[in-house]
Amino acid sequence: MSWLIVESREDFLSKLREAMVDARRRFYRNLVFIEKENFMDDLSDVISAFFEGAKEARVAYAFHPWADGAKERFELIRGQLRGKVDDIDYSSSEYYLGKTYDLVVLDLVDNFQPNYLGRLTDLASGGGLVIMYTNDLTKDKLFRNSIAKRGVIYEYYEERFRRKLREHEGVFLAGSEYLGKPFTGEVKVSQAKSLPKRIWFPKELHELCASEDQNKVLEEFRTLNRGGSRVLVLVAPRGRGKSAVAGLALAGLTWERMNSERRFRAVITAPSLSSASQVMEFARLGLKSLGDEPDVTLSDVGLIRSLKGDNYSIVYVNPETAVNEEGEVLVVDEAAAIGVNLLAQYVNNWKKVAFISTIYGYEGSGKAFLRYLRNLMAEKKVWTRWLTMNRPLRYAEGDPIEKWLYDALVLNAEPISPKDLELLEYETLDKGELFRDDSSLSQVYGILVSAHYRNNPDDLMIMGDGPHHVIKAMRSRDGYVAVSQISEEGGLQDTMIDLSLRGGTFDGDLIPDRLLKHSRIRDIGNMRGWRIVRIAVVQESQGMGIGSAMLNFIVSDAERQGLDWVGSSFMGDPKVLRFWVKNGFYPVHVSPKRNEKFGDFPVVVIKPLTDRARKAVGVATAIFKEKLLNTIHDVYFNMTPDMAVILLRGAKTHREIAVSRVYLAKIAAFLQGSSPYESSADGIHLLVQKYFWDSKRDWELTEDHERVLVAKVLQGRPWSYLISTIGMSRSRATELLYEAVSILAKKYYNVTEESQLGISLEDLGDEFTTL
Ligand SMILES: CC(=O)SCCNC(=O)CCNC(=O)[C@H](O)C(C)(C)COP(=O)(O)OP(=O)(O)OC[C@H]1O[C@@H](n2cnc3c(N)ncnc32)[C@H](O)[C@@H]1OP(=O)(O)O
Repeated sequence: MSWLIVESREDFLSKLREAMVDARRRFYRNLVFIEKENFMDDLSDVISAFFEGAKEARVAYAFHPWADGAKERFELIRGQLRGKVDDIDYSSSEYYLGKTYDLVVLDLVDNFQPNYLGRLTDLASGGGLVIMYTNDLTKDKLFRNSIAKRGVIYEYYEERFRRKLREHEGVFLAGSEYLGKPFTGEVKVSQAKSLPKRIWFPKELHELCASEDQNKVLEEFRTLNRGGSRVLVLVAPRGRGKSAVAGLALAGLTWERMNSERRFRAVITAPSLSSASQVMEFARLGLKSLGDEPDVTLSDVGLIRSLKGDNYSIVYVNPETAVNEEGEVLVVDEAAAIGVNLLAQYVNNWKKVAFISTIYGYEGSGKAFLRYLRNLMAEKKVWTRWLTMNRPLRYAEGDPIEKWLYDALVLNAEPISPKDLELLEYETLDKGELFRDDSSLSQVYGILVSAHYRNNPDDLMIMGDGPHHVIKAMRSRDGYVAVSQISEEGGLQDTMIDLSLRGGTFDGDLIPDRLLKHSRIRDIGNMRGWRIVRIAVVQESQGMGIGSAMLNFIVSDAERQGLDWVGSSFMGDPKVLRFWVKNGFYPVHVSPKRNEKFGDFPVVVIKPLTDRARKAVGVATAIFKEKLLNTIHDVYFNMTPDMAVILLRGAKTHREIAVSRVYLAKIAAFLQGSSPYESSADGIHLLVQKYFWDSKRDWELTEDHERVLVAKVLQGRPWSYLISTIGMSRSRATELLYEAVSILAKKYYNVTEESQLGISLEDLGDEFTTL
C-alpha cells in the first residue's frame, strides 16, 4: 500500500531512513526533492541520514561552478560527503554517462534543465539516493530565462513536474511541508550472473560483462565475422549497458583477427566523440583483459579517439566521414540521433554494420530509426539481426525512480493509432490544459517525438513555458493525429536589426535573423510571422493530405491575425522539402554547411502573406537562387542533386538570360557530334542557367534530366562520380545530358543538330567589344 505522510522533519527523516534500508535490500533508488528558501538544513540532514547507512559512497555533485554562490554551497556540504566525490559541471555532464554513483546531488538553485536532470538521475545505482535541492523551481533559473520572451514566461512545465513528484512512490518532498511516499511495489532483482553455455569469445571478455543480457549480446556480435553483408541492431532503453557490450565485442572481433595476416580496422561513429566514448573505453578494457596494450590517441578533453595495435586499429570518425571510410566493421552508436539518410549510406557502403541505439529516452525517440530498420528488414536484401536488452544494469527492474523520471520528463510519449479519420478538427491548444492532461500531452508530444528523433526533454519545457510558442493540432474522434509547434517571430526593434546585420546572434527570431543576414533587406526585421518549429502527422496517416491541410489552416490563421509570413527552418531532407514546396513555400536560404550530425543542409522556407512580405521574399528568393546557381560547385558542392533540383523548382523567381549566337553555334556543334561536351560546356552552362532561371515557362524537363544537369553542368562533378551521386551509369548520364540540351536548345532558340555551326561577323552585330 502506498500513502502520503505529512509530518514533522523528524518523522520525515525516519521514514526516509526506513526507505533507504529497504532500497539497499531490494536494489532500487529513492529521490529526495527539497524546494524552499532555506534548503541547507534539510539538505544537510538528508545527507547525514544517507551516510548513517553507508560508511562511504561514490558521490556525484552536479552544479554550475561559475554561478554566484554555487561553489560556496558545495564547500558547505563537501565535509559531509564521505568517499570518492565527483563534482560535475552540468555543461560537461555528458562525459559522466558511463559512471555509477550511490549518491547523486543536484544543485537546482541556479538552473533547472530537464536534459541534465535526466542524464544525472540515471547515474544513481540501486540502493542509492538522488537529492535535488532548490530555493524555488521557477525563480531566476538560467534555462528558464533563456526561454522567456520580453520578460514573460509560463510555468506549465514546472507545475506538472511538481505534480509528478507527488504522484510517484520512492519520492520524498521537503517544501512548505514534508511529504513522503515510500516505495511499496515489487522489483525484479537480477539473478546471479552465469555465462552462456557455449561461448566463442574469450572468457575474459565475458567476465567484464555486468549482466546476462550483456553476455548474450556479446556472443551475438560474433555473427558479424561471418560472410556476406550483415547488419546487427542493438536497441535498449538507457542504462542497459549496450555501448559497453559493443566495446567488448569490438575487442572480441579484433582478437579473432589478431593472429591472422590481414589487418583489422573497425570504425566507430556517433553524433559526437563523447557519445562514442563508452564503446571506446570498453574496447580498450576488453583488449587489456586479453593481454594487449593498444596505443591510445586522446582528444583535447581526454576522450579516446583511436586504439591501435600491431595489426589492428579501432578509430572514431564523425558520422559524415564514416560513409566513405574503409574497414571491416562499422559501429554506429546513438544511431537514432543520426539522420536515416546517413544510415542508409552506411548499409550501402559497408559490409558489416552494427547499429546501437536508445529506443526511447532523452536523446529523443528512435521511431524514425526503427521505421528505417523495419523497412530494411522487410526488404530482406541484407542479413539483419535484431537484439534488445531490457534489464537495467545499475538498479533493479521496476525501480520507482526510473518510472518517475519517464513520467516527469515524458520520455515514453506515445501517439495514438487513429482508426477514424473522417472528421478532423483544427485546434489551437490551451497549453495550461495540455500540461494538466497526461493523456493528451502524451499523444501530442508523442507525435512530435516519433517523427523528430531530435526532440529532447528540454524541448518540452520550451514548448510549454515559452510564451511565444503556440501549439496547433488536428484532432480526430480517436485523438490527436497531427501537431505543429509554432514560434512567433519578428517585430524586431532597430537595435536588434542592426545587431543581426552586424553578425550578432540572439535566441528566437531565427527566420528574421537569417533573412536579414542573407538578403540585407531591413524591413524584414520589422515584419511579424510564424516559424513552424515542428510539424508532424502520426506515422500511419502520413501522405494522406493531413499535413498539407493543417498547414493551410495555419496559414489562414496567420492571415487572420495580420501576420506577414509563415516560415520554417529544418534539416533539408528531399521528401520534407517537397512537402513545403508543394504547399507554396519558397526556399530562401540553405546553410552553406552540412550539419555534421544529421548529414543534411539546414533549409529555410517562407510563404509571404502581405504585399510588403511578397516584395521582400521576392528579393530573398532571387538572392538565394543566384547563390545556389552560381556557387553550387563551390559552397554547395556536396549537396545532393536531388535536393538542388527541388530547391531550384521551389525558388520561383524569374530572370531573362540571353545566350549569344556564338554559344548557340557551339551548342549546335555539340548536338551534331562535332564538338565534345567539354568544348561546348560554356554554351551549355549558359543554356542551363537560362532554364533554371526561367519561372515563366509552362513545361518542365524530367527530374532525371534536371539531376544530370545539376550534377554535371552546375556542380562540375566528374563523370565517374555520377554513379554514386545520382545512381546512373556514365552512358545513361551522357544520354540524358544530350537529351536535355537538345530539348532546351530547341525550345528556347529552335537550335537543333541541323542548325548552323558558324556565323558571320555581320550577323553577329556589336554584341562583343571590338578591340
Ligand atoms: C519544421 C519541420 O518540422 S520539418 C519536418 C517535417 N516533419 C517530418 O519530417 C516528420 C515526419 N513526417 C510527417 O509528419 C509528415 O509526413 C509531414 C508533416 C512532413 C507531411 O504531412 P503529410 O500529411 O504526410 O503530407 P501530405 O499528405 O499533406 O503531403 C504529401 C506530400 O509531402 C511530401 N511528404 C513528405 N513527407 C512525407 C511522408 N512521410 N509521406 C508522404 N509524403 C510525404 C511528399 O512530397 C508528398 O507529396 P506527394 O504525395 O505528391 O508525393
